[in-house]
Amino acid sequence: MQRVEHHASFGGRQEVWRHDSATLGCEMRFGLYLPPQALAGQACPVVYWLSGLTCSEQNFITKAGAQAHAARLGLILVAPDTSPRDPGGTLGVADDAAYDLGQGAGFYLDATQQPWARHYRMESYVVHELPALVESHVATTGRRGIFGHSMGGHGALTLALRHPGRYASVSAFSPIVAPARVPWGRKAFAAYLGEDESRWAAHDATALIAGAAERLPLLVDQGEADEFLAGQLKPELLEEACAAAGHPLTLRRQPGYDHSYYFIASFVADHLEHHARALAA
Ligand SMILES: N[C@@H](CCC(=O)N[C@@H](CSC=O)C(=O)NCC(=O)O)C(=O)O
Repeated sequence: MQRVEHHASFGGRQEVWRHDSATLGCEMRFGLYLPPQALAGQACPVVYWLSGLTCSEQNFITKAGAQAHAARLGLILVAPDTSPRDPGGTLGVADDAAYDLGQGAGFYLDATQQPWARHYRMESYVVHELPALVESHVATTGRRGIFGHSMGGHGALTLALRHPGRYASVSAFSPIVAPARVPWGRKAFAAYLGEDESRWAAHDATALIAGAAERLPLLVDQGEADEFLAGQLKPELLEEACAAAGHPLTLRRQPGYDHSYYFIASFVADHLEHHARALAA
């Protein structure tokens, strides 16, 4: 593990690390924000951010403006890349010319189909390998939260629902709440999990809610001027699933906001406060 960037930020430090991932079989990078409390040696909770399609570890750390709030709340932030990578083309990491499949579009699951199955194991990476790495490197309280945007919002919701006890808080911006029912998710699931749709429900938040083993309160923000709202995001499906299951959901429809990081930056303080409250408990 090697630090490749470090920048003083709000009394803490924004870092970027590279490491060889055994899970993914390639080099990976992740952003690590250490608040002032962590730099002073205090154990802090960790909140994981999962980015959306086309993103790397850079989008969140350079655009969301989260560091000021993490510094105030004493939260460590970890922002991984969105898929395995193979910039040199020597590792055999599969890819696709489209922006919504392959590198930059890992969908936070472990692929079972060829040519994806060897390297596309983002669920195992985010849930197990990355936290083990972070927690061996920085003093943490052992409590974790997870949030994300769009494809990463899908990742945050499904990983929290699929791994009860692993996360103490969860939230999402403009998540793909029902990937098995919208074009982005159907394309990715067909490629990564195969054409048998009965295997898809295990990675679809709206399908997972009914049988959830714990009822972690969900905070979801959704822009009403989001260009992907009607075609890909469909927050009403999460609302229906949560109502049917009695799962606590705060869904905030924000007039005028689009799908961009301007939207995320506008409400990231509320999300980090949601996580800080749960992670302190
Ligand atoms: N066609 C667009 C789609 C890419 C896009 O909008 N990506 C979003 C996430 S969408 C769902 O996961 C994003 O976060 N982009 C990066 C950013 O910094 O805004 C395209 O290819 O541009």
